[in-house]
Amino acid sequence: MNKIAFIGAGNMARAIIIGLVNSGITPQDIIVANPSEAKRLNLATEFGVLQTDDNIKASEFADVIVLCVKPHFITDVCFQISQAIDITGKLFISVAAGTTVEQIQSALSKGETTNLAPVVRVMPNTPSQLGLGMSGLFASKEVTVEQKASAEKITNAVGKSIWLDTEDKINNIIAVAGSAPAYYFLFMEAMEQQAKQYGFSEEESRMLVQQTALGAAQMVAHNSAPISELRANVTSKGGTTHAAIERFKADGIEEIVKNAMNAAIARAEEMAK
Ligand SMILES: NC(=O)C1=CN([C@@H]2O[C@H](COP(=O)(O)OP(=O)(O)OC[C@H]3O[C@@H](n4cnc5c(N)ncnc54)[C@H](O)[C@@H]3O)[C@@H](O)[C@H]2O)C=CC1
Ligand SMILES: O=C(O)[C@@H]1CCC=N1
Repeated sequence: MNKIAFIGAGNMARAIIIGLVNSGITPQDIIVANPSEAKRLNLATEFGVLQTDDNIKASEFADVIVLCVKPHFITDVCFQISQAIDITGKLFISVAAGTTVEQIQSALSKGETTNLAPVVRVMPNTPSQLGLGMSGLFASKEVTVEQKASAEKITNAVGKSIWLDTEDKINNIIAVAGSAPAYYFLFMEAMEQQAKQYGFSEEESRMLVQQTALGAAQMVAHNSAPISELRANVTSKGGTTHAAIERFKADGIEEIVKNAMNAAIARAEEMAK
């Protein structure tokens, strides 16, 4: 197995690390680097991974370096690493939204235009912490077959993944999967709030919403039928569901979803400028 360094120990790194360790990957093959002590120490204590405050030390240790800092720090971190150590043979994986392969390679290149570093962009999501992640991957042309397999091994250990043939599709993955857990959370929050309005307790409201969402998602996962057919099975003609669905449609649910997903893409494009 590769030795893996996570640069940045925030929400996304934590989700992937939990998923990796739970999938059986040796914790001592993983190192996390983060400036603030609490996050990296928590991961080390809970999961037995190695930790440091030094990005260089972590990068020296690993052959796969997963960049898990906020997009505006990515190029600084790459520059810092490439200035300090020989990065030949190391694979860089970036999970950042809105930071391109070209920007990452340029920060890693020390001004050279040949021998560019192999970079895989991965767009994961936080359900990775349960092994239920969904990731899209795009590899720069410098990435070897073995390195592609290493990247895929990480994403497959924490869920499902698909390879993308062009980098712009990473932004589509953001809209459909990376940002999308938050859309479902928002929908559940709205339902939970309304359940409370009906007089259910906080605990009951949470259970009603959570169990129904889980049941619906499991039905989709365990059925090959189109999702629209599952919906039709709940929707008696002239019944209560029909009334609710017609209200959603009249209020523009399809347009709302499309506009929100396109807003995520537009923001990713803007961040890349
Ligand atoms: N949170 C999510 O659902 C997803 C996030 N991403 C991407 O993951 C990346 C990280 O996002 P989050 O984990 O949500 O952010 P976060 O803020 O939770 O984590 C970032 C971590 O980086 C650390 N950090 C800051 N500067 C550093 C440096 N110079 N060296 C090392 N560590 C440093 C911070 O202390 C923090 O712990 C972003 O680029 C984001 O686009 C991608 C998919 C989903
Ligand atoms: O909100 C963001 O920018 C990151 C990327 C996808 C999910 N979270």
